[in-house]
Amino acid sequence: MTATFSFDLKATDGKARTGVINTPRGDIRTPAFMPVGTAATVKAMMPESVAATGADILLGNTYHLMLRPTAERIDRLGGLHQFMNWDKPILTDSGGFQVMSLSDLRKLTEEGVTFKSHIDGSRHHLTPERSMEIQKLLGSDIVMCFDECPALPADRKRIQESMELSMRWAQRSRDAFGDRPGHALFGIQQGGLEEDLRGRSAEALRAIEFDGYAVGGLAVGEGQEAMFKVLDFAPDQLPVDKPRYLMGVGKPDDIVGAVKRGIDMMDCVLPSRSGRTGQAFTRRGVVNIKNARHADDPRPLDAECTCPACSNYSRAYLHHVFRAQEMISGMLLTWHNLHYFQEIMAGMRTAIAAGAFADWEADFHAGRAKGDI
Ligand SMILES: CCCSCc1cc(N)cc2c(=O)[nH]c(N)nc12
Repeated sequence: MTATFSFDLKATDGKARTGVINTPRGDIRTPAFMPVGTAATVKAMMPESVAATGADILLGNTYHLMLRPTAERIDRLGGLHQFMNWDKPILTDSGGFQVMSLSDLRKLTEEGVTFKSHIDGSRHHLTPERSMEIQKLLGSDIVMCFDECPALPADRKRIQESMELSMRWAQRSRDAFGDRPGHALFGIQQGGLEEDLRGRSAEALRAIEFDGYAVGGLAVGEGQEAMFKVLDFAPDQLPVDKPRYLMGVGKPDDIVGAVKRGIDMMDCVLPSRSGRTGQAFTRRGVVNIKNARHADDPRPLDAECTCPACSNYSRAYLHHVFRAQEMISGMLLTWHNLHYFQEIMAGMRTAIAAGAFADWEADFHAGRAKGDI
């Protein structure tokens, strides 16, 4: 444990990096995958189970928690860590992205965004200053700048204007965050798929100075090939000695490709959301447990996996409880998926430290079937 926030880069292999982010609430081994706990819960998981999968940090959402139960109520109850019984680090997103993707009747101005709650239609206003206040009330260990993320495809003018607005909001976020020892503020690079715009964004963020830097504006419909093209240059535009966080990514092969290109942290709802819809990610590919072929299969999802689902239950059982819409279905498949995602991260950390990332990556891709297995 440490009273301050710092990043210790331990080893590199090509562009891939492994290290440790030190925070007062614990260390985060990188590359790190961060489960998403949107409304103060990683859906279908107890916090102890999330920790058992190997997660060092999870995510919360300013947008959802400001609407329900409100940041002020969570603050009165001791903050988000106590509220949700998670004593390790928490990163919170700043809310702007979720406003644009979830709320109704939004109005975007220089000041911020005004919107109607998707829950009860009540009107709300988010600015960089209010987002910093909410994330402070939540007790977030890693705070994200308030930004605007344009949906792709978008024309270059829209992307440039949006990026420039986000950089002005980044300065306001920095000014409002103040000096909070042991807490970190991350800037978010924008600029769509444009290398020059992303370069300008990175320069603006460097000038403001942050504890970490996110690659934003991706995983918004561009596809893996376009995302990797951006990741071939964007991480290198960011400071080498600070954590690099790719927001909203992704499938296992997205994650491996991002780490290969210099990303240290990622988050995605995929493993938990897919767990609830019957999709299990394994080292040989995806298992859609609702498929009738699993109805009599006594084998585990993945014979090499040590998670509770693979250690104690057959595909036949998992098929049955999914079809029967039993709660244990989402619990077991979510646990399996988060466990598998953490195994991928642990494997990459070890491989990078040993200078063997290329061999690990080749083994990761070998034998992965396309489609359902
Ligand atoms: C809890 C969810 C965190 S990631 C959400 C997210 C996802 C993606 N894909 C992009 C962005 C972005 O550009 N900015 C912000 N603030 N958030 C983004």
